[in-house]
Amino acid sequence: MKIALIGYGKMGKAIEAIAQGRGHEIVHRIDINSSHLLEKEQLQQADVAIEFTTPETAYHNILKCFAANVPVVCGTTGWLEKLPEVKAQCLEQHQAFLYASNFSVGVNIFFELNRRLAELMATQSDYRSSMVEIHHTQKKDAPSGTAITLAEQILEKQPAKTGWVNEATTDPTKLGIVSERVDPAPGTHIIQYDSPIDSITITHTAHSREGFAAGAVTAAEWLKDKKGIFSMKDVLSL
Ligand SMILES: NC(=O)C1=CN([C@@H]2O[C@H](COP(=O)(O)OP(=O)(O)OC[C@H]3O[C@@H](n4cnc5c(N)ncnc54)[C@H](OP(=O)(O)O)[C@@H]3O)[C@@H](O)[C@H]2O)C=CC1
Ligand SMILES: O=C(O)C1=N[C@H](C(=O)O)C[C@H](O)C1
Repeated sequence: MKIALIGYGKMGKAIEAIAQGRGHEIVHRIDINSSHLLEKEQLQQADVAIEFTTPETAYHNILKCFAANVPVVCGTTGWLEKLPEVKAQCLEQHQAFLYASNFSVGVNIFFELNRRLAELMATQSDYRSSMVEIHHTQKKDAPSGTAITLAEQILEKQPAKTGWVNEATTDPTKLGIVSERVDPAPGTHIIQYDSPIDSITITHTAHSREGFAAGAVTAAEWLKDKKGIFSMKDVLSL
């Protein structure tokens, strides 16, 4: 499979290593200095594009893939206000798009645990939920995309909560998400339920970027000849 890597930073390089290890060819490595490679004729040399850039650039990069008729796997976080527009464009232009706030198999299983735990806690009014996410200091967005996905799952099951805030809170109608930035930290997410009697905590800790990169390559292999909008739930059959 021929892959265009859009974003050649920490994730782009981790994805390159996994993709080449699986026998794929990287036809473009696109960073901020090589935006001419985002032109239609260049992108069309790839079977699939994998986009890991910045919150400011993801939206335009995805639209360029659509214009070139190239399926795109996107892992960039922090741009989700534009997601509905991207999905509409994908359907209108008959393209293929797969977004995940986290591509690792472990986190996608953790999402399922989180959803179930939130469901069980929905009728337990003694417990207060909260979240902590810990990442490296170069991370541009807070809270993390993964934390937002986890929060949305909790809010869906707990109607008493009307939203999340990116700080610790005692407001029972809000889910507090505390973001910590320390090095090194590839990504840790902690969900906690506290009552006066006890606490329940579930934690996912990434030991490296390998799981994110492997999941993104698996998603690209899966998306290559498809049309439509997909998620890691489709890829992993969860
Ligand atoms: N979904 C998931 O599983 C995961 C998602 N992420 C997300 O992926 C994104 C990237 O993370 P990471 O690799 O750590 O970040 P880095 O800062 O290491 O890399 C970002 C890359 O994007 C490049 N870039 C900036 N602007 C453009 C542009 N206009 N076109 C093409 N490339 C551009 C940068 O180029 P230059 O260096 O020249 O500035 C850099 O190479 C973040 O949003 C992060 O949150 C991260 C890990 C897992
Ligand atoms: O920027 C990162 O590094 C990560 N970003 C993703 C996120 O925002 O959730 C996924 C992972 O936690 C690493």
